[in-house]
Amino acid sequence: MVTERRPIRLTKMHGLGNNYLFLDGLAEPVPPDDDLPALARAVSDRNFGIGSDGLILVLPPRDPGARFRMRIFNADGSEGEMCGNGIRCLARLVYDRGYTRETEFVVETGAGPIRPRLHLDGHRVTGVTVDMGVPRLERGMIPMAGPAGEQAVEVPLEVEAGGERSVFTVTALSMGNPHCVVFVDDLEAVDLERLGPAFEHHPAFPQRVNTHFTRVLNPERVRVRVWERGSGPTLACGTGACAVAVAGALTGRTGRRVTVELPGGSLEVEWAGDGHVYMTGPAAYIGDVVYDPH
Ligand SMILES: N[C@@H](CCC[C@H](N)C(=O)O)C(=O)O
Repeated sequence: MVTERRPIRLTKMHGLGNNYLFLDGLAEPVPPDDDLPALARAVSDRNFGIGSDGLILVLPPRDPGARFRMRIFNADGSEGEMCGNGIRCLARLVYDRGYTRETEFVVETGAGPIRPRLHLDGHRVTGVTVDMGVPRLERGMIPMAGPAGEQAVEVPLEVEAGGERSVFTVTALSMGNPHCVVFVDDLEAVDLERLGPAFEHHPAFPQRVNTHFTRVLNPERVRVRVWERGSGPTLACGTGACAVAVAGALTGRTGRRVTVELPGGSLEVEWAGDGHVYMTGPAAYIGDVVYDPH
């Protein structure tokens, strides 16, 4: 139930078609916390709202080391810890609005401090590289343990979908938010609408999960179809692309530098020697809108 009745000014942006409505909390009033899940559901609705994969709030930081704070709500109103495509858009938005002249700054997120770096052509932002931090092999998800208790990089997962049980080999890891990577030979054969929800709500993932069906094209290039927690099929997932790159490298299928092809376009991802994952991609405007359902 949205109790906030004032018109709300929003900016719609996308990273490779993964589209979000941004509420600029540095310039606009921010509705009370309790209203945010319902507001996200309402504005994200493609028929009765504006339509988006979710709502992102740009806020002043609480952490003195950060310049901005980001909160991301999925289309179903659930809050995610991080959004890779969203943070590139946020970085472009705060720069274009003159909130900073820095081209590199820290954004506080639910996944900790994240550092975007803008690429400029004059004053125009042409792309953003984000230090996405250090991946973790488990986080309240499947214990990634092998038969002798050693750290495993892949484990079997039995999934029931549409009355059918199948066993998938998966890598579950956290980029601050939870991901499950499934390597497949035939990406087109994946029934995303059936399998996506079955993975998302699998008991192995108490926080639910973002799932990435991935085909390795060669050690430097993979192709992915995404099912996002709380938003369903999307054209791209930035944190997911990072998870895929890490899973590819850990399982020896790829090198540490990969081009991740998604339905909406490609991201460049590197799992660097410092242990951090760096993601590079675009951030684009769609338009401004006033949400005013009266
Ligand atoms: N699309 C995003 C991820 C958004 C949050 C995700 N659905 C979750 O709940 O963890 C990205 O680009 O990373």
